[in-house]
Amino acid sequence: MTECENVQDMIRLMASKLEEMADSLSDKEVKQFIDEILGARSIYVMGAGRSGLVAKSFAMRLMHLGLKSYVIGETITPAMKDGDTVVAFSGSGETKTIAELCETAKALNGRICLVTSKKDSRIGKIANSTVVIESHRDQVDDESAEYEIRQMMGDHKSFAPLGTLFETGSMVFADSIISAVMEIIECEESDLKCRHANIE
Ligand SMILES: O=C([C@H](O)CO)[C@H](O)[C@H](O)COP(=O)(O)O
Repeated sequence: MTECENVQDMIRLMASKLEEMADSLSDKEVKQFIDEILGARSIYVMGAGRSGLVAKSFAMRLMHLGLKSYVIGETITPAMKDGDTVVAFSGSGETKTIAELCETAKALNGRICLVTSKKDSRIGKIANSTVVIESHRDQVDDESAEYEIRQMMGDHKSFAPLGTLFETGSMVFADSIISAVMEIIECEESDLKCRHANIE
């Protein structure tokens, strides 16, 4: 197998995992998430590491949509007010810094929307709404439960290391939410373009 074929295989494998993720999304959770976004006065996003990068790119598109969005931890992020919305991206739902920030936001009466693979987690327990992004990576070595996944991975033990399935899945989820909101508020690509940074 050439290097290129190997990379093509990884991309196809990821595409199939994304399809599974799409099939497993809950209608109710997605509707709740969109309602929170559309009903929010201001949206504060957060996440650590690669999940934080997904959070930032989501905040950027929310701004392009004309919504008020901020990234928690950035120098110019203003004070959160009673009832403001927080969107946290955390595959594990347990990352200490993010869990503590969510607890602080909750104490300020913020609404916590969690995008995660673990609903029953420290952040999941205090979230007002949760969207579960299925990512089975943790169980890949569990013989009984994940036989099919291991079969599919075959020679590709290097496929999607660490939190990659969650991070790629939540990035695609977040972009799909943006598209869904564009349709609901009848917003076109040209509207987003007007708000895109013009000094870069
Ligand atoms: O950056 C990350 C790591 O490389 C896993 O791929 C994670 O996004 C970071 O550690 C945060 O973890 P979660 O809160 O569990 O998403």
